[in-house]
Amino acid sequence: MPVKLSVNVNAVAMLRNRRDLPWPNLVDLSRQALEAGAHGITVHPRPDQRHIRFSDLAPLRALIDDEFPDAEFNIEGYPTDEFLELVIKHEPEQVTLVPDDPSQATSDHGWDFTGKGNYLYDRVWRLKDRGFRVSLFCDPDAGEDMIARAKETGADRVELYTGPYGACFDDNKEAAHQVNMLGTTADFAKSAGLGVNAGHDLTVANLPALVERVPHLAEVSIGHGLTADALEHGYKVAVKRFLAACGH
Ligand SMILES: CC(=O)[C@@H](O)[C@H](O)COP(=O)(O)O
Ligand SMILES: NCC(=O)COP(=O)(O)O
Repeated sequence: MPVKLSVNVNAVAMLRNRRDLPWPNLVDLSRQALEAGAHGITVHPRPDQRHIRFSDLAPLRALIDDEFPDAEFNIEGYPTDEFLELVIKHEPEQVTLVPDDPSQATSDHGWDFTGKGNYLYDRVWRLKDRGFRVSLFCDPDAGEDMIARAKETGADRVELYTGPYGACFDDNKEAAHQVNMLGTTADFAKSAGLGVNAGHDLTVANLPALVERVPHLAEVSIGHGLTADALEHGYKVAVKRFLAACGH
């Protein structure tokens, strides 16, 4: 089955937040993404609400429930008690736990599944008990042992951090090395019984090689590159271009 595309609307929210005005409109653009064939919407609300505001979650949940019942809502973030409360209130199909410090500009590493194993076990089960699928952000070079620890938390999937792969857009040799590393980690995850998602700085140009190397990839979540593409081509066309790059 081709990899699913969840459109991350954080970058749209960031643009909106430059003014005290309601545009670009998050719900309207999310609707366009889903109409164009995206399989879900991703948000990553951070404690300072610099991109997604907590008040954005209810209208996005309602959009999916009312107009796109087959689509999925994916909420990403660091699992503080406040974050878990927010998630439980908006009942996403998937929660992606990310080890972000609030001061980080963006996500730049995966979990230490060894050092944080007990912490994650507690968080994962608090979410799974509510019926949400749980995915854990994972370094691209996590070894077999680290993946085994990820599995022990009870999580359903890992999301491979593809930032370093995205960063070698002008270096084919390094890109080939990175995609192989991601592939090896994805293979460990598959063998351990974990589903595999991927995200961060994925583009129309770098998706095909990743999808070819990881044929069991379940979902990619994409925001920054897709939003940039949409400025050139329009939102719906951009979503279709990314779907095509995923093999649809
Ligand atoms: C979890 C993750 O990979 C990030 O890519 C993040 O969700 C992107 O959000 P920002 O663009 O707001 O940093
Ligand atoms: N989980 C990764 C994500 O949602 C999007 O990251 P990016 O495409 O904005 O880098």
